[in-house]
Amino acid sequence: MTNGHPLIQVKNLDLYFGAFHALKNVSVDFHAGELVGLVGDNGAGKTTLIRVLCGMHTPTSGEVYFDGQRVEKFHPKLAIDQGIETIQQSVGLCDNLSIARNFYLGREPVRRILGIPFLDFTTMRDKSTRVIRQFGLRDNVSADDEVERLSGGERQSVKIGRAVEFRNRVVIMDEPTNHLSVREREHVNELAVQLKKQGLLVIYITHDIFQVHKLADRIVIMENGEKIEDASTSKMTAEQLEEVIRQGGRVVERREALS
Ligand SMILES: Nc1ncnc2c1ncn2[C@@H]1O[C@H](COP(=O)(O)OP(=O)(O)OP(=O)(O)O)[C@@H](O)[C@H]1O
Repeated sequence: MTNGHPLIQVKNLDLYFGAFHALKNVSVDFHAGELVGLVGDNGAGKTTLIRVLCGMHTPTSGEVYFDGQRVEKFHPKLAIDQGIETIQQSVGLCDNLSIARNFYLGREPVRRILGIPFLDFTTMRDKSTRVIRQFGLRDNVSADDEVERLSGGERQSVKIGRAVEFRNRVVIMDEPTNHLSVREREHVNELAVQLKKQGLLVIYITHDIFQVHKLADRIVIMENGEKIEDASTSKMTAEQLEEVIRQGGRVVERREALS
């Protein structure tokens, strides 16, 4: 599953928003081909950590490495440079554009006629049709249809298909199944596992420990800006992990004291 060398390494990360200590000495490794559940209560620091990885926040101290290379400068282009796609329920697609246009958003293929550049709609339509079928969109949905027509699960499928097609290496799924039906939730979760099997690193943020425990290789729990647990799902049950969340760092401290 993993090859030892982490794709992303976070070392002793601290981040302050003014006087507020949002990330406290967080260290965590993420490997290619791994599905990691990132869980914790509201305000635990999950999104803040992810935003550092995407270059949206600069840590106050600590280090981040991608493929062994230290990140020197945190900027919003970092996610693009490192092949990170973030899949969130409410962002990432433009409702009034077609599925094909959304698929290429910002990466549109161009062909030239007499030296003048035109968007290559044929390539956009053909390629996006192939990918959306592969990722389970209904047969009566066409790549020319506006995204507005899609259900929540289908929207997620477009984003997931896009992540695979553009050879992203990391997919961060931030509460990807919120507001989805049972069947759609299953479909999105199957896609998450499929991404991991294709060798991508999948970081899956959720409040639902029971749902993510079934999918993930490892669960990282955060509380008040600290990482309080980092355990393989083969070593800890969902119930045990839920207890860690309920009791906070106390249960981990007790276990460490006993070992
Ligand atoms: N830009 C910011 N400025 C100041 N405080 C912030 C900022 N972003 C986040 N915070 C604070 O940092 C803490 C961690 O927030 P974060 O969004 O990372 O939590 P979370 O674990 O993702 O929570 P949730 O599950 O509710 O999304 C919160 O107390 C939040 O109010």
